[in-house]
Amino acid sequence: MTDAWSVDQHLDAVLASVRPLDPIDLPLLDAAGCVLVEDVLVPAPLPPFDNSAMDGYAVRVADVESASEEFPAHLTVAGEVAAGGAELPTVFPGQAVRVMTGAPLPPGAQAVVPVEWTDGGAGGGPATAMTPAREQWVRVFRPAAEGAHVRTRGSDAPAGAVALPAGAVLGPPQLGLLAAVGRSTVPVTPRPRVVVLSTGSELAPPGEPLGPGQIHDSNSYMLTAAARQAGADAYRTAAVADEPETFRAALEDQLSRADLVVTTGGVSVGAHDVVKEALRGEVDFRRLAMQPGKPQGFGLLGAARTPLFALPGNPVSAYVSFELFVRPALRLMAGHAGGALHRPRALACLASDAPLPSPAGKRQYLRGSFSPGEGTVSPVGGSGSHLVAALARADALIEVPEHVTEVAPGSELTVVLLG
Ligand SMILES: Nc1nc2c(c(=O)[nH]1)N[C@H]1C(S)=C(S)[C@@H](COP(=O)(O)OP(=O)(O)OC[C@H]3O[C@@H](n4cnc5c(N)ncnc54)[C@H](O)[C@@H]3O)O[C@H]1N2
Ligand code: MOO
Repeated sequence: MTDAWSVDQHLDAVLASVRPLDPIDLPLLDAAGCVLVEDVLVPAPLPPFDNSAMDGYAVRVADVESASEEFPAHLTVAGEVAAGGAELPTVFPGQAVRVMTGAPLPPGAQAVVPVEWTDGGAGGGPATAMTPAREQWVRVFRPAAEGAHVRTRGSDAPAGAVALPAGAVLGPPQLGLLAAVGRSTVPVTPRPRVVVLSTGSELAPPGEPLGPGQIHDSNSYMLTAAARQAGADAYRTAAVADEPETFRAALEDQLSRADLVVTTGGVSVGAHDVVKEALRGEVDFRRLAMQPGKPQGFGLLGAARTPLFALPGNPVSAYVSFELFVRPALRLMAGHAGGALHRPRALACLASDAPLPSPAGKRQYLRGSFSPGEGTVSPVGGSGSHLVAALARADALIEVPEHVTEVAPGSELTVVLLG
């Protein structure tokens, strides 16, 4: 039997075998979460024209320079501009023009006084809102400096500036910016399409009663959700029985619609290890120096060289394998790079009453509950790779290095933070 691969060797081999998907143009909302493949420039100044930041009056600075509540400036109201207004009355000396937030600044105006700094034309003290009908005159109680409450053309982004650089991840603010500069579609790396296929003659779908020896298929739900959380368009298929022909047919059926395939089960040394049997020669099956997640298969299938991960069937093994190997591969295919491929990590001190044993020569990933405030992590459940209930209570994986055989309470360890 060949030597076991380290976690890092396997991850490196996986990441060296996959590449970002070919870019496509997507409508903005379909591109949410995707990675931009080229710089997007600002085609015209943003905002495109000088406009008012307040509901109030566009004025000339000299007309209000000595205004106070005791000695207000009296201005004639020469017109109104609402947001979207195209006809702009000029503000001549001694005049004011009603302007609403977002309205283009009329010619002649140098500043905007908010309505609260005026009587709103009502003849009393400071107003609280603009009147619906246009008043003849307005009294202004305060001076305004040149440019006050005016958002100048190009003050957010000048024409020709890089709105977003290649590599930017398109979250809500980035999509908002693309829309603001007039883009309706954007070139991105698409979300990988993932098919998740569980194997096991013992598997029954959730919602159906269990027969003798049966268990519900949980892996395909867990991993499809994990793939979606990683940013993929992921679909699960019905679990297939431990028959190589059935498995092969189900796989062929799915391959054309997948950029990446994940299978679970059938990769160990049993008499019915269907995935191993059906894909021998096409997929590398290897043992990793890791617990859980020892048996792993990875290969590039068919003419399209579609990456296939054959993960172990034990639910915790499958999930840990997904987080450590499949997620980074999916993120790379989706155009992410560097640290964005991986889950965030932190250092934490082990909070536990007793020392934790760990297998010699294997990197162990225990399930844990991380307390960022205290900087501690507590083990959740034991090391058994069937402990799916404990997995559901965990929010971190506790990484115990290969050379460590016992972790004393208080020891500092790396934790992988799960989302
Ligand atoms: N003699 C040996 N036996 C085993 C070894 C070994 O080295 N020598 N390795 C063990 C380890 S470690 C793992 S992990 C498992 C991997 O087994 P398989 O990938 O072949 O998976 P199965 O045998 O099909 O299933 C294992 C376990 O998980 C349950 N399972 C499978 N699929 C699902 C699913 N979709 N949902 C929920 N649970 C599932 C299945 O019922 C089994 O209990 O092999 C060990 N054995
Ligand atoms: O390593 Mo298996 O992957 O623990 O249960």
